[in-house]
Amino acid sequence: MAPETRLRMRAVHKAYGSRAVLRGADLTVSAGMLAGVVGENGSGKSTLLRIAVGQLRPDRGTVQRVSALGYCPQQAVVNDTLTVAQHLRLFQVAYRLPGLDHAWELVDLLGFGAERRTRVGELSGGTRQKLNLVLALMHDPPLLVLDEPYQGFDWDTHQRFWQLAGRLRSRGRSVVVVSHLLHDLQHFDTVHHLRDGRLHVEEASR
Ligand SMILES: Nc1ncnc2c1ncn2[C@@H]1O[C@H](COP(=O)(O)OP(=O)(O)OP(=O)(O)O)[C@@H](O)[C@H]1O
Repeated sequence: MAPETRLRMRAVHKAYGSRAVLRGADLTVSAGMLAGVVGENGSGKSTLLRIAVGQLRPDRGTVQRVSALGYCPQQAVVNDTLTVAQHLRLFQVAYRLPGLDHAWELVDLLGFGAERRTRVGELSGGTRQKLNLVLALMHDPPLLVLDEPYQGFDWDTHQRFWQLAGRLRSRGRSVVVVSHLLHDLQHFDTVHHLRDGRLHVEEASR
């Protein structure tokens, strides 16, 4: 893998029983690149991302990636009985971070600092999703794989998410985002349409 490449998927196949979802998908993401993955419901975007991060094994094909990554799954993997602050401390230990300054900056940027002592089970859906995103970003990994990370965000937060993604890109991070919104396409360097199990690349017109 070339030094600036952060993720390289080649000829990836995946079927669930007799349903072939991925049929030779290729995706390369380099440093400082913001890549969009789009496609119809059920076309296999989440499957592709789960294979990209190593959560799911492909039936065939190869996946190479840098070891440190942040993955924001579509459904937040959080514990309803713990507070926002307790989640950050838990992930601080998991990521072996010396401090939480960066994590709290992200919380402030996404505008939910007032909820730091709230149990996650009592958060709104959008705020829960904000926490999900912070947990993926707080260790500042070189590769970010985000599956519809802004579901339920209000418009201001949605805009702040894109500012944040732009900042990550300018600092050389690689960001892969699944999006359903036509409006978001303008933010991407490359847009990858998942159709019939393969990715079709378009250079974005920014
Ligand atoms: N664990 C599973 N077992 C069987 N079928 C599955 C499984 N996960 C996904 N599928 C099927 O594979 C197909 C692709 O699902 P996937 O979630 O990857 O699509 P998607 O493009 O992310 O969809 P959406 O836009 O609705 O989020 C769908 O038909 C889905 O029903």
